[in-house]
Amino acid sequence: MRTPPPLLEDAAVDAHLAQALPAWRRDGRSIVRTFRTGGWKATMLAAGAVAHLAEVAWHHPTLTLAYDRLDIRLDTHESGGITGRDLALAAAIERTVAWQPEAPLEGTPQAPRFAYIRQE
Ligand SMILES: C[C@H](O)[C@H](O)[C@H]1CNC2=NC(N)=NC(=O)C2=N1
Repeated sequence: MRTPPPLLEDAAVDAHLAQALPAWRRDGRSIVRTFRTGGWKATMLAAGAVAHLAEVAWHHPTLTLAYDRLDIRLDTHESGGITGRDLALAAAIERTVAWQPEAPLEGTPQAPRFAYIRQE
């Protein structure tokens, strides 16, 4: 039986999120992040990207999908709270879903009909 990763203190989690993951917040024994999206198709695409990272990481969030948002909740089941695994996967999710392309990539057109991930 593998040793569950150690729980992080709330203050340490809050400090890390403030410094490295400002769009995330601690909600009790989880960390949470909402991505606003331009519609159901956008939500599903973003959820797919998160699902891929979770399976590769072997660390799985709770996802809530809605027509205009994707809610992500992370905690480490084996430890009963927030561990370094949650922070690490949150960082990978942020790098992927919030990623903004640079030239020569043009990025999603601004026209409303193409609305995908709304950058807060
Ligand atoms: C059964 C157990 O959940 C699994 O072995 C792995 C995979 N994914 C997981 N995901 C999360 N969030 N926490 C875990 O402890 C975990 N453990």
